[in-house]
Amino acid sequence: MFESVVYSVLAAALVNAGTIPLGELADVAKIGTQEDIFPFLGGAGPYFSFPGDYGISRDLPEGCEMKQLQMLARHGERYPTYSKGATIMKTWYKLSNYTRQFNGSLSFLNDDYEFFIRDDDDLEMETTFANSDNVLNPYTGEMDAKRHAREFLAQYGYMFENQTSFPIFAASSERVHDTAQYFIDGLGDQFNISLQTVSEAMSAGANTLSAGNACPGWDEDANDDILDKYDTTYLDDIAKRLNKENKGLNLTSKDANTLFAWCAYELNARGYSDVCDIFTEDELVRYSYGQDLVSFYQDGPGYDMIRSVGANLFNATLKLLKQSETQDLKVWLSFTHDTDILNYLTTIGIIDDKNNLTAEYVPFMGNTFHKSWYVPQGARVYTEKFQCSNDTYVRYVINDAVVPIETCSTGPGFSCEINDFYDYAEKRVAGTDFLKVCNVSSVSNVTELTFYWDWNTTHYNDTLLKQ
Ligand SMILES: Cc1ncc(C[n+]2csc(CCOP(=O)(O)OP(=O)(O)O)c2C)c(N)n1
Repeated sequence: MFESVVYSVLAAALVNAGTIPLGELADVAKIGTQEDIFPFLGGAGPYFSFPGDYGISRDLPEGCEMKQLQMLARHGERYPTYSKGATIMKTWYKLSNYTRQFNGSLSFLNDDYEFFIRDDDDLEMETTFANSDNVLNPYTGEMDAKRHAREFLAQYGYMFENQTSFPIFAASSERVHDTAQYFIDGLGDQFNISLQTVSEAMSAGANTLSAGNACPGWDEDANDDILDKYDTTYLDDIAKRLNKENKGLNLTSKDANTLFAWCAYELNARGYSDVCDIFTEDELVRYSYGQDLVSFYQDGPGYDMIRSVGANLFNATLKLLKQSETQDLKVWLSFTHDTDILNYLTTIGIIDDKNNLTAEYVPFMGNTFHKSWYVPQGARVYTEKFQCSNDTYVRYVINDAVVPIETCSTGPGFSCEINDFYDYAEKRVAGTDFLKVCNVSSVSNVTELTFYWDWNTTHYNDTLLKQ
């Protein structure tokens, strides 16, 4: 409704100014038609709600009172990183130097196509109303964060009745900080919010929202023996198909792989992408599972050190839960990166770790882990602690869906009774050692996460990083 009003207002303004070329009108019709493919883009494309929603009500169960709410969110829709941007530009260079007419699914390149990265300064950054390729793009990171803030108020606004001054925590990556600021703007000016920018430099050690950045012990290639087994002939097939349709075009399977990222980031920047229409549905399934595999074995349960990395933040959230009666603040809001959220969910145990993903084939029945379902751009994980009569419970909400802990969900609203939860959590963190497995002491002497407790005296205001 809001969007359609915005569309008509903007469209009317532009028509009056006489500035809409016909091609742009055609583009407008495409916006919003590609949402079915967001789940197949490995979390690089725009936000969508968790598709594995079991139908459990989001409402606070009858007769209960919310005692504490925590949120860990990812920044919103963004442009590619420097390294991904360079890769996409290589493929664009090949295409833009092709001198003949394009045929088949690349034909859109004949029609005054404008490359979606218009300014290198946009790399690593959120997409915004100001830097978006299309003024009608509904998928900017800025819009996502502002909409999220309004939805958050609709869902949990009652938590702020006696708390209008509070901090919000953001890792010091510029896009993460900017998302937190857009979220704050979206909450409105009835609040007095201090944005605490917590360093995600390696030197931050344990006092960070991004433990992955302080983890020299992490090895990207640790599970390459498994990952290398995944069949990527679908990428060769895409390259062959495009080269056959366009004589003299020498796209490689690496270019084919890059086109999926191009599709995702162009959606974030423009609101639609003709590149997304290059792929068959089956190719999207194969790409998507490839992304699940990488994520599972680099930042999820498939890599044994990850439970320790995620424990840095999970232990802090447990401490906050235990202090809910003595802490003045009832709402704890934090923003960080996708990998850090995956590490955290892995330690919680809400991603299946009994069933290691196979790279031999796509295990349709055995795969509950879809990277994009957990960490799309703008991902948000809430921890709810609520009291019903004399008992207290905890449950998790991931991207708008209640996702119960498999072995502890007999409480109201499929929550976990608090003492059972603390027992469960103790088992999850048993044997973990973030400082040791990450070899943190080689880069920092900070051994404790303290920002949730000392923000009011320390005033975190770290230098923003484009990383
Ligand atoms: C445990 C761990 N340590 C280190 C890394 C290295 N690493 C790769 S990306 C990244 C930060 C997240 O960046 P990006 O993938 O751009 O996520 P986004 O900002 O889009 O959420 C880190 C720390 C990692 N992935 N996991």
